[in-house]
Amino acid sequence: MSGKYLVTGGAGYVGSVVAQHLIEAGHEVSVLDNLSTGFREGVPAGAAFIEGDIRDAAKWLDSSFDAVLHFAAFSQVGESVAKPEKYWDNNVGGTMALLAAMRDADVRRLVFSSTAATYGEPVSTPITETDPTAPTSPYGASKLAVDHMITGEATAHGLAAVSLRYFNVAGAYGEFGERHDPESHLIPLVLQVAQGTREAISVYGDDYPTDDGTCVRDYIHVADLAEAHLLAVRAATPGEHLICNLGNGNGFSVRQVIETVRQVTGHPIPEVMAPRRDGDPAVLVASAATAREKLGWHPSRPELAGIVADAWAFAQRKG
Ligand SMILES: O=c1ccn([C@@H]2O[C@H](COP(=O)(O)OP(=O)(O)O[C@H]3O[C@H](CO)[C@H](O)[C@H](O)[C@H]3O)[C@@H](O)[C@H]2O)c(=O)[nH]1
Repeated sequence: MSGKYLVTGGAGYVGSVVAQHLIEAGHEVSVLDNLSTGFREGVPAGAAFIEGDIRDAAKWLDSSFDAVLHFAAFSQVGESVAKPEKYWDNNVGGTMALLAAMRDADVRRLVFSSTAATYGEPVSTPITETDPTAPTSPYGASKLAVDHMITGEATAHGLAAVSLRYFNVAGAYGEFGERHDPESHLIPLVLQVAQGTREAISVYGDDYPTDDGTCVRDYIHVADLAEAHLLAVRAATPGEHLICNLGNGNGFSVRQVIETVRQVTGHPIPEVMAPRRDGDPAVLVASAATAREKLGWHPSRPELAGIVADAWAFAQRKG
């Protein structure tokens, strides 16, 4: 059955890919984005576009919407340490306003873009949703605060809600890919080296307690992530707040990622050693057993080479 959905942050990387998937599945999509970090071209053709802030969501939200998929947020870990107020204001304050607008408009279904950063330094690997949450940055803390707000909203007011905790999202889908300004994520930065717009990739630390000394992450294809959102909209149950990790359960080190980019692009990719980056845990790998069991989610693009190849095709297209 087709539905009508508000996608906040649908001009950003993940939001645009999810909006595109919703449209392809026959749903009606409105994107709400203030373009503070997103791009107008990121809004899929076929979506209605509202240029505006989530704080003003009440202006556009009415009971004709079946659900909100909420991506709009600031997401730079380092920036959040330098400017925590910016993260509390937008990520938490903005979401409070959005939840109030949903209550007033009687829109009672929500899928929220949460993050592995809510866990902080893991106590064990792979990370499960019942593990302790001790974020090491205001970014992670702001997302965790929203998760708590949503739990309260479900319990008190019957919201049907799912939070999806992303591990390292990568890859591209059609014309939608990763594009941040400034870029801070590993795969797009390594691809810039392959394209010749960056001389070398800095490896942030090679003295971690991992096989090759560099940090290990769980990379997930953005299209697999998008599929989980469509399943989550359907699985959301009134009065319940389901939290699911999204990852492939396989860890790749920074050096393995660089090597994969060498193989995919045929470029030598020079590396330079750099100090550790503050707040980087050594290993972040997900258990996605809850997503498999409760959402029926089965990622179909788990291979790192395939994820990198799609990101590379996107990077080349945009030049
Ligand atoms: O130039 C670089 C960039 C990154 N890295 C390393 O590559 C790994 C991946 O870094 P990313 O910045 O690509 O991703 P993060 O794991 O830091 O970030 C992810 O997890 C964060 C929470 O931990 C946030 O959720 C963030 O939005 C999400 O992309 C890290 O070990 C990082 O130190 C480098 O060595 N060199």
